Amino acid sequence: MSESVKVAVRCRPMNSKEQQQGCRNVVTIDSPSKCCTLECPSAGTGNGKVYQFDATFGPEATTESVYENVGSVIVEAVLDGYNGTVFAYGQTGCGKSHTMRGFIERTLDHIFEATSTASAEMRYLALLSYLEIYNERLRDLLQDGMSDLLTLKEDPNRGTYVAGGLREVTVKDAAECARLVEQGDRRRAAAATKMNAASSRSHAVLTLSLETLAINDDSKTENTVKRGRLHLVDLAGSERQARTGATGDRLKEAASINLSLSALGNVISALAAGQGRHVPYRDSKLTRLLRDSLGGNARTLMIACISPSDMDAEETLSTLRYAARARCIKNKPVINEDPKDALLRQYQLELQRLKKLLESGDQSILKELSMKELNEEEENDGQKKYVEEVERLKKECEDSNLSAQKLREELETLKIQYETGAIGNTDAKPVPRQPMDEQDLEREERRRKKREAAMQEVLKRLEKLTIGGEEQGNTELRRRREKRRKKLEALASALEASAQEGNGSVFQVYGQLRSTEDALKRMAKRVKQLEAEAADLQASWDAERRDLLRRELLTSQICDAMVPHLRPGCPFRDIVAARAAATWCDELSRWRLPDVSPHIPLPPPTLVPKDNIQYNIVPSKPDLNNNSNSKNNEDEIGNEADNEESSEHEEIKKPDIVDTYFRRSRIDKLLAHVRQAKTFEPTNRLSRSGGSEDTIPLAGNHLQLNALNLQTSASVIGDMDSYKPTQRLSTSTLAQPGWTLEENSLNKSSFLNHTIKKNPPRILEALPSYPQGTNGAFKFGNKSISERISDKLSSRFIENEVTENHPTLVGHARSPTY
Ligand SMILES: Nc1ncnc2c1ncn2[C@@H]1O[C@H](COP(=O)(O)OP(=O)(O)OP(=O)(O)O)[C@@H](O)[C@H]1O
Repeated sequence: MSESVKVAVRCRPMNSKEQQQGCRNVVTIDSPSKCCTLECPSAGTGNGKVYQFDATFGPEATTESVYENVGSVIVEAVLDGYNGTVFAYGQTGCGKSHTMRGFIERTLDHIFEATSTASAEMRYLALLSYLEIYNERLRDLLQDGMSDLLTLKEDPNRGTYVAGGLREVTVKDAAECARLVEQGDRRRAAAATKMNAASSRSHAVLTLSLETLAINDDSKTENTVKRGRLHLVDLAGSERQARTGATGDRLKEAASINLSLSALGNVISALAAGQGRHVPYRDSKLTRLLRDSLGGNARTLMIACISPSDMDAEETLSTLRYAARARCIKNKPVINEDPKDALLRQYQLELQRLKKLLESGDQSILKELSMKELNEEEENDGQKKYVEEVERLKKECEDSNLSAQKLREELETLKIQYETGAIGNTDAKPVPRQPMDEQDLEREERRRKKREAAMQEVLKRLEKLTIGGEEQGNTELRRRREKRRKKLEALASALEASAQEGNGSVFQVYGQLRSTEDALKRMAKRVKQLEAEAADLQASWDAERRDLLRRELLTSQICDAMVPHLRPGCPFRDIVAARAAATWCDELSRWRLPDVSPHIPLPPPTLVPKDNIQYNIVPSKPDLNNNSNSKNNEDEIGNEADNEESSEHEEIKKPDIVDTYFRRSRIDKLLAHVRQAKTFEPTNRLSRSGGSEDTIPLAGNHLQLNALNLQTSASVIGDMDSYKPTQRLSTSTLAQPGWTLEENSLNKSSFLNHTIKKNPPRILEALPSYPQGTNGAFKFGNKSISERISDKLSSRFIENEVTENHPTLVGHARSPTY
């Protein structure tokens, strides 16, 4: 029949340190209702968490009362042949060792009280072992130097046991046990930490194995041996490094302690969850050792030790949670009858055999035995003779100084004779057995006495090893034992009755509900955490999205503002169309914009007289993608320069650009602009803002300009009157605001190798800076600018005479005039 692990909670009193620090009591123990209430702010409930256990003990409870209420039942079960385990669990410094020391003392008293007051037929064999698990290694606390060999083994019959020579001492009374326990405690690892002056640094397991045999005079009924095994486990406490201040070895120990405790926690959780879940017993030595005690063949009591202080509330909560979970673990305790390796069984078998022989009236058995013994005696006689012969030979050898070789030969012959049966039987011929005469009866009597002595010897050995019935005459002890037994019986019957009423299942359901509630709360907490994380992510995505939208808006606004200023002829006057035509370039990680420069078809080139100036307006294609190849441009410039040199000698008739481009309406427009240009500031003529760069080869006979960049340098135009045919345009003259002059590294000496870069001005600003007259009107020579332009326009085109003699002069000096 299965039964749950029993769980009791014991809360220690506030220690002086906690009192000094003014700690608050957050634990309330209600022993009658077996409830423990913890006020824990982190538990999430304002009124505190209530846990119910099999028993609860407050700070005022003595170890005696704890033992009597919950411990003695387990010990009584061990006396009946069950396995039992009592283990103390909890945070460091909360009273585990304090409780277990008291338990060990009382357990030993209890056991030896029971054995000593037992009837004379009851024999008990008690064996004690004491070990610790220190840093995941087993150490024998009852002897030194064997620890490296100790290992844990599992056996289907024996369960988990320690192999490798763990010392098991046969004990007879409580005092002897106490002495051994004291020895073991001295060997046990303990050290001072900030939280406990004598903190256990290992898990200690005291095991008392008790074999029981009822010696029955009735030889027909088989006596059974029962073996109960009791583990009293003082676990090391879970600890936080920050609070214990553990460093070095203490820290290493703490890590090992916490690891094994967490393995124990996992085993408890897995067993509590049930449903065939894998139970990770093998994760630590502690869980392997406690395998039978948790979910196996044992009656188990867990004493959860807690501190009342608010400083320890978190650890207390964790201890209570594990304790509540442990209540759901189901064990299957059975009485261990006739274990194969029981020592008492061997003694019992020997006794039974001897008894059988003595008391049996069956002569055939006796005869058989007599013949066997006679043969044994004869064989012994032969052996004796052989040994005597060997000794004689050795002596002879020593006396007569026989050679070693001779001696060897003699010995060999003797050996062969002995093996073939020659010795001992040489002169004794096989004599047929005579019916028993007086001599035989004497011999038989001798043998019977011998057997009796052997049986007495076995009994003596048993007496020596086993215990039981020593205090039969001690009425006081017997009365105490009787009282305890009655109390326990009453308790057991009450428990049985309550179980029958269904209370047991109610508690069970309650325990399961508690653990489910705990699991749900943990999940709710996790969900809250995840929700907070999701909200954080959402907020950051929103911020990023808003920022992107704003930037997009800015781009749109800039583009919208720029659109009216796009050059005529641009195929993308609409920003949407430009966007659609743009392509993303992975290599450059940027957009490849469409060519937005205007595509104005040029008139076909025609031959013009050599001396005619050709202003061939080449629509520039600004490289908005930043993919321009400056080398190509330079090459182009170079080529053009070369071409120009070569074209100096060519006679080419080129079309009249003005005729082509400056139609009537456009001229009128320009004139209107010019008229408005009275307020025009010469210094601001050339805008530096925006636009692409145009390259103006200075030595060519044509000028490469944007369609709208029909402009010229004011100073150059202004100086036109004073221009001398032989004069070359100096670089300083060209270095006007808004224009930049770059030196071509290929041929610095040549003016041809200079390129002028300029920013495209707006059309009004692009007008040349004309000299002003006294009345503020623009003057060009002795005419006002409007007059001059009218003149020029009336002839549609004013030829610049200076170019006739100076074909190399290009650019500003050759700028078209209006
Ligand atoms: N119920 C109690 N009544 C009085 N004193 C107690 C009680 N429980 C514990 N103490 C005292 O508290 C101190 C710490 O107890 P103990 O050493 O048993 O703690 P522990 O849980 O075994 O700690 P560790 O895990 O570090 O070994 C000891 O001085 C002990 O006497």
